[in-house]
Amino acid sequence: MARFSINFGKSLQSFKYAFKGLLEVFKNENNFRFHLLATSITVGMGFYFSVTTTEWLFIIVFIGMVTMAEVFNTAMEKMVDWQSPDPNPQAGKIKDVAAAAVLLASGAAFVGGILIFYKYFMCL
Ligand SMILES: Nc1ncnc2c1ncn2[C@@H]1O[C@H](COP(=O)(O)OP(=O)(O)OP(=O)(O)O)[C@@H](O)[C@H]1O
Repeated sequence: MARFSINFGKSLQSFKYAFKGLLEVFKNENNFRFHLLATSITVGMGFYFSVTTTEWLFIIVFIGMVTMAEVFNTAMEKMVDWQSPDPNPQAGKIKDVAAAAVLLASGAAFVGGILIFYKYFMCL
């Protein structure tokens, strides 16, 4: 019979690698830092206007969606730069498509943010 177990030490090690990756993106990706700035402003506005729990949930999902897309985009860029350091049309297309994912996530978050904060700004 198969025996299953959880190796917590290994899981902790994986967390360390993931945070290393996050630090790498933060240090080297201007766009990621821009998204963090936008995140800080949005969270600040959330507290300032005391948005509802449902609105916080949406804000958290939007932030997760955009930062995750940005991190995947960075991973894709690094993979392309590694595999195709010289200009190549296919490499360019891969980067453009990965960047489109960030655009879509950011666009949805932007529109969602307007829908959430619009009424609060109208009451100022
Ligand atoms: N190896 C390549 N071959 C062909 N076109 C490329 C290649 N690398 C980049 N490009 C083109 O240049 C664009 C910008 O690439 P780059 O890697 O500078 O992205 P970026 O978003 O500016 O990255 P960074 O976040 O590192 O500033 C790509 O979207 C692609 O159109």
